[in-house]
Amino acid sequence: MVIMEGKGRLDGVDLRELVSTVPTPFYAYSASAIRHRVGALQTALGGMNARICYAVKANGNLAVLRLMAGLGIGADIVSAGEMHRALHAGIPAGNIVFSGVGKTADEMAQALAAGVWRFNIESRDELHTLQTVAAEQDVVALAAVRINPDVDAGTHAKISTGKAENKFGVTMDEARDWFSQSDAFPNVRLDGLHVHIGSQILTLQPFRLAMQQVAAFAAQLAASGHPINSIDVGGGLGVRYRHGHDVPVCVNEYAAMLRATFADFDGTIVLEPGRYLVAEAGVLITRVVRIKAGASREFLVVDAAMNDLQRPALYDAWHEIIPLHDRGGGDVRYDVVGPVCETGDTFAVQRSMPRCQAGDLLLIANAGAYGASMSSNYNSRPLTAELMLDRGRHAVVRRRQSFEEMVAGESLAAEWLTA
Ligand SMILES: Cc1ncc(COP(=O)(O)O)c(C=O)c1O
Ligand SMILES: N[C@@H](CCCC[NH3+])C(=O)O
Repeated sequence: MVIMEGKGRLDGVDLRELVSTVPTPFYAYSASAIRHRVGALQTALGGMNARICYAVKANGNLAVLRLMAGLGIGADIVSAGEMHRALHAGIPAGNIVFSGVGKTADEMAQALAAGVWRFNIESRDELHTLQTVAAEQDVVALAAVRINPDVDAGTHAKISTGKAENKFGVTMDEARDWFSQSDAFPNVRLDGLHVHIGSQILTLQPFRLAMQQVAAFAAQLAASGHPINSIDVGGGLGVRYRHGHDVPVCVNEYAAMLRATFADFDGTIVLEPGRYLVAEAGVLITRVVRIKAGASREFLVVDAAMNDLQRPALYDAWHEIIPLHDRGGGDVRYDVVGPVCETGDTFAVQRSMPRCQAGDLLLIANAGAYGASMSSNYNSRPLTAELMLDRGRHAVVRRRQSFEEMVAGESLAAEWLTA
């Protein structure tokens, strides 16, 4: 990644120096790396009528969102909570799209009142609910239908979203019905299509297959009197987690594919990238607590755990692990594990890496997307700190949660619970 300047430095900051003031584990994000990715995508899309709405779920840290806002990037949200974050960070409501199968009437009402740009609708029931909520506020909601193109994105089953058996989107037949019945929804202007077939996609072909279906469908709808003003092509661009293994799609080729596929479409193309913009900009810094010689393995027990970074436990995801101390000597094989009481709390199995000792710092790479945003208090571990680094400067943009904050909002039910 562009911003790793030798071992232990990220965006001009020596990560080893940070640990004197910030307790491990912590996340650090490179602002330069995020800018670089945003710039690459904007350049690739040059000349197109396109809007980038960053998928907040990838990393909803306020400083990350603030950076996006400053770069003119909008937000793709899936909850009222994400909307709150995006607005708080300065992303204008008019640049926010609301996706997700489970939007509640209350969330829709909040989003409409805030003035979000568009809703991506995934079921007939949701369409009815949006109609009701918009009528109550006496407004017309702009909406796109999320199409499920039944395309295999070739990614992990748990993050594949465009197959018929997945919960997302509707068939084109169903969508056609909605458009033909649009008079029944006077407070919803159905003028968009949406498609998102999955995440960490490493080949262009599934994207192309999905987009071609949607482009053809948009043309059919327009010909039958239902003009389409926006096509939201979702996110999904994969990144290189493992050198020599993952070969990401080139962003220029992706943009060229969009340009070619939508050559006859004169509305707005919306993109919802998450991982592509932030994954490689983030690292998780952790310290070796001890080395444990097991019966058949050597375990590197670190102070980060699956509650901080779930991806390896959830998807068997590979993250590069780089010791920040050079102790010389050859490589050894470790299972890198956290302190949580589950065998799945494992960051790497039989990973060949330089010999470490207790107290050493490790960098877990490419942790900027779906890292902190998926963390939890499991095993009553406080949420980690998050730092933003930028050309030699750093700021703690979320401090580590205190124990008091962790139990805030819980009650001992002392008045009525008796022993
Ligand atoms: C609707 C929608 N848009 C965008 C994204 C962002 O995906 P990615 O981080 O793979 O770009 C997701 C997550 O997969 C999603 O569900
Ligand atoms: N959480 C997943 C990505 C999910 C994408 C959201 N639709 C990951 O860490 O890879």
